Amino acid sequence: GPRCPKDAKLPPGPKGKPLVGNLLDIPPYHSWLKFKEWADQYGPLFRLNIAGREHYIVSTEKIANDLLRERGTLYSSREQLPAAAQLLGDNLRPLFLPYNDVWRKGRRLMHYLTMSSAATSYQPTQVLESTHLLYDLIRSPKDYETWFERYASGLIFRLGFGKMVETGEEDDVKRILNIVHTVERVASPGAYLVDTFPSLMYLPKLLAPFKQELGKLHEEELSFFRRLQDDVRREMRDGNAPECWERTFLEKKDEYGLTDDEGAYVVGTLFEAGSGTTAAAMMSFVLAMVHYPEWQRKVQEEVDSVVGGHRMPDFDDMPSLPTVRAVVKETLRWRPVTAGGGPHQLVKDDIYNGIFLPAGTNVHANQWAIHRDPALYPDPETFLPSRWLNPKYPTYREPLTTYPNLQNFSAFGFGRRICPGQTIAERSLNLLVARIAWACQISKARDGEGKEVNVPWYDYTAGLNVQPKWFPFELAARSAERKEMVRMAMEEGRSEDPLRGRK
Ligand code: HEM
Repeated sequence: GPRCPKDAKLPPGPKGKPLVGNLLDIPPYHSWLKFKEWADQYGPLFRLNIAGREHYIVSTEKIANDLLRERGTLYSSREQLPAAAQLLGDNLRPLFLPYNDVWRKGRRLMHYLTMSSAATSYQPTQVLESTHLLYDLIRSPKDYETWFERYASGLIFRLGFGKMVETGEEDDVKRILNIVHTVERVASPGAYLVDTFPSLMYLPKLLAPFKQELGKLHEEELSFFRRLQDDVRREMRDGNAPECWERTFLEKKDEYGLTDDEGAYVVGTLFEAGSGTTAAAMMSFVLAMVHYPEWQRKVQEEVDSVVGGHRMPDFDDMPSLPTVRAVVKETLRWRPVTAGGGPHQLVKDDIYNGIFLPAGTNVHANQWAIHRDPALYPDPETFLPSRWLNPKYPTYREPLTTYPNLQNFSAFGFGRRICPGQTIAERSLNLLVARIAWACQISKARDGEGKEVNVPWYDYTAGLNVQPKWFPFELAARSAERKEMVRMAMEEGRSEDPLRGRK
């Protein structure tokens, strides 16, 4: 192990094997489940050594904040993994950048594009996309994955590039989602943890075909991002560029001190990080509604009593809809999208409560475990929005017009690397949940004999961001009248669409 100062000690952890350390004990996917078991055994800060590199796993919110937030100057870097950071990103992708100047400048731009006042100006776009989603969800519920993905990518395509996504099957959308999926696979906690042989990088290209493949993918992505940027540049020259992030970047480039490619990657990363995550959270929400019909009833009752049957819920209703917000927050607690957390790398030796953390340690705030800490979340396996609504629970907070909300919630990470998209994600999730509750009735699917079809509790995809694998359920409009209102709202939105007729 690393050399430890006399006044400190290394934390406990499962015993490793010579050279490989704990490498072979870590499952290649859903590693957070194993990490939770180890946390139960070794405590909330335990250590893994993976082929010589230090990984510390944090399993309480307090320790995560003490380190990643309170000591943010030390704990805000990312390890430069050969595949995920270098080959696939060529040191451009803000998500994987170390704590350096390019990251800092990109992060400033991201903040400008996503801060609360900006996010509020995106609300009409969210309303527009949400009616499109409702319409198709009612029309064809079994394609729910497509509709949630189209909502999320369609939203950011509009905001980022001033382009619209009609079907979700467009080449541009498919290309970018393909890249996202590869990045995710390569960077998934399992792959991340076993991406341990940087020496592969020094093999000649012929001996390492993977190097070529990832490099090619990066080139494809870069030329794609450049093309999206060029489109906006041309429109600006022609005087018909829509308001969008790419345009803001081009207008403020000098102020932010980013090159064109760095700027293209800032906008591109917002797209990549923002689409799959939002869609995944919505899929887990439906899963929760299938398993907890009483919560669907409660959220519908709240929406009906506040909004009534003659209009759809809107952003102005949110202060009066604490149950909606509690259901959203509880969904992210119960089934965190980034369940293993985004690893932060420590840049300098540190000591915390007598425990030594050497420079270079990767600190993983394991959301799966943090969200199951019984001191904070009694009865943690149960989907229980009451914990945000009832004073008898430790996470209750007043006033209910403001709380619960998602600001600085652990599901979005910690400290200086915390998700910059949380303002946008929060608005999307609140609006979609309120509107689905208003318009739709979700229930368990039934087989040919009328028996309820069983839906697994936790059958999730592998990767950095995870979503439930496709599951059956029934969904219908709550009334013919509401269905008709959804259709009319969609048509109205279409005819007033500011991007209508643009290519
Ligand atoms: C439910 C939806 C979402 C969840 C659960 C989520 C979660 C996360 C998490 C856990 C991180 C890592 C934080 C850390 O390292 O401590 C992250 C980073 C990030 N997220 Fe999100 N996110 C969501 C939506 C979005 C959206 C909508 C956007 C863009 C509009 C976005 C953009 C980003 C970016 C750019 C980063 C990298 C930040 C950095 O490394 O400095 N996310 N997100």
